[in-house]
Amino acid sequence: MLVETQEETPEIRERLHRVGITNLRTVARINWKGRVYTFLPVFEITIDVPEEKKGIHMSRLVESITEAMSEAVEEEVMQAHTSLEELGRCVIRRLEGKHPHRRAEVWIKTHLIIPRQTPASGKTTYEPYDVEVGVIKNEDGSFGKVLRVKVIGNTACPHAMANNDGKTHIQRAIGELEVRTAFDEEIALEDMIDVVESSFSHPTYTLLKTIDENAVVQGMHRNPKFVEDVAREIFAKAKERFNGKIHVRVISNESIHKHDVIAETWS
Ligand SMILES: Nc1nc2c(ncn2[C@@H]2O[C@H](COP(=O)(O)OP(=O)(O)OP(=O)(O)O)[C@@H](O)[C@H]2O)c(=O)[nH]1
Ligand SMILES: [Fe+2]
Repeated sequence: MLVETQEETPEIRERLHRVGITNLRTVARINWKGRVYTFLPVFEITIDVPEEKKGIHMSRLVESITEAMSEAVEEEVMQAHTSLEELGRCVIRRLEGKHPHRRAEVWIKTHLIIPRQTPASGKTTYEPYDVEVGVIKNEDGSFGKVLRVKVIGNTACPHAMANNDGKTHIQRAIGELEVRTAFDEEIALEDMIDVVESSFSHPTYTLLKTIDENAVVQGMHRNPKFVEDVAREIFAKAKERFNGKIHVRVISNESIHKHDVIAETWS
């Protein structure tokens, strides 16, 4: 007979808001607008623990993920989930039948690989973007979601350019955009990525032929930006396009310093 230690009363009776599994790597298939993508996401799944319970039954959280995955991995059940957030809610729905809780969260971190065209030669290039989707079940049973994208672009410094006959320092910059919104609000991660990528001095590319590299170098010099300019542009575009609480953070890996510069804002 197994001892259910988790059901005992703990010495210190404190409610815990988030207890569960993190850094769980798995596979998921998403049928996004009719195209099936296979992801290798990292999951975090948590529930709250009441003050009178020593612990939670961790394996049940893992079972909720593995059972939701099996819906979309075995070939015969091709009902792949239609979005990462819908997959997250499906995991929580499964958990509801397995483990009592009042509040639950599922966070899915993965990469989106989006085909793009190089700027001059027009060749196809596959660009990686970090994305994260959080699905939150509130105590009243309502669902919210958090969408996050991280994009690598670049900045050409306008200040150095103005003071050095057009010469300047140029660096990679990372733009992060987060939108916190109602679960049913339709927001595509690709659209969030486009908002960030279009706000740099120029996008970056995996594949660049010489004529493409020339186009990027000329484009950057035509479009010098402070880290503040990039953050403001992302924020203005995101407020315009997405309904929710917006958070923007841009880090520029300055090529003239051993440190970075940052600009951040939120609604
Ligand atoms: N709450 C808690 N569980 C832990 C901790 N460390 C390990 N465990 C987990 O304890 C789990 C086994 O307990 P349960 O999940 O309840 O497994 P079980 O009792 O066989 O399954 P159920 O019948 O569904 O309860 C293992 O999966 C471990 O990961 C911890 O610090 N806290
Ligand atoms: Fe158990």
